[in-house]
Amino acid sequence: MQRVGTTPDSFYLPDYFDLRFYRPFARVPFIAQLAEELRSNFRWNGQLWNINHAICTHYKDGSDNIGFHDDKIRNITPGSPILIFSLGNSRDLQLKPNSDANKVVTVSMQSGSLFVLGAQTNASWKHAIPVAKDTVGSRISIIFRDIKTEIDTTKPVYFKKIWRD
Ligand SMILES: O=C(O)CCC(=O)C(=O)O
Ligand SMILES: [Fe+2]
Repeated sequence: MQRVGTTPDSFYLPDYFDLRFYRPFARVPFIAQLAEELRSNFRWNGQLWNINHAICTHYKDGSDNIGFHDDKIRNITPGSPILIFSLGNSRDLQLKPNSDANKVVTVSMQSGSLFVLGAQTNASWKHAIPVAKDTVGSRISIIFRDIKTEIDTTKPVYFKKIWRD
């Protein structure tokens, strides 16, 4: 335990968690729980998907954005959906078909929502989070995927406490 110079009710535990014993995916329990829920109950195209991967993105305000792109699929299970969970302030997701430069579909993604980006859509449309027109606070998205080259999710998640008082 390290004192930090305040009254002793505040202190710093530099190695409270030994992250070597976590699967990277399971380091944040909330994300692991969401993934477990999706893996167990979210059916798309008539089947469950092995949701085993998550990426968090923080948009600190309306100026943070991502331009039109398609998601790379080199490492994902063929045909699997990409699941975008939103938290915090709503932001627009724009989708644009590759075949028509003039068409744009806009979805306002609100906190707690899940946007399901199907494999076909990803192959034939691009998507973006444009700069927000109005002042807006922060948003976090968590994008879940079914990755082929996964770490073995049947192994237990170890939670080893190494701090001793
Ligand atoms: O944050 C989002 O909702 C989408 C971000 C995105 O498209 C990406 O990271 O590939
Ligand atoms: Fe994307």
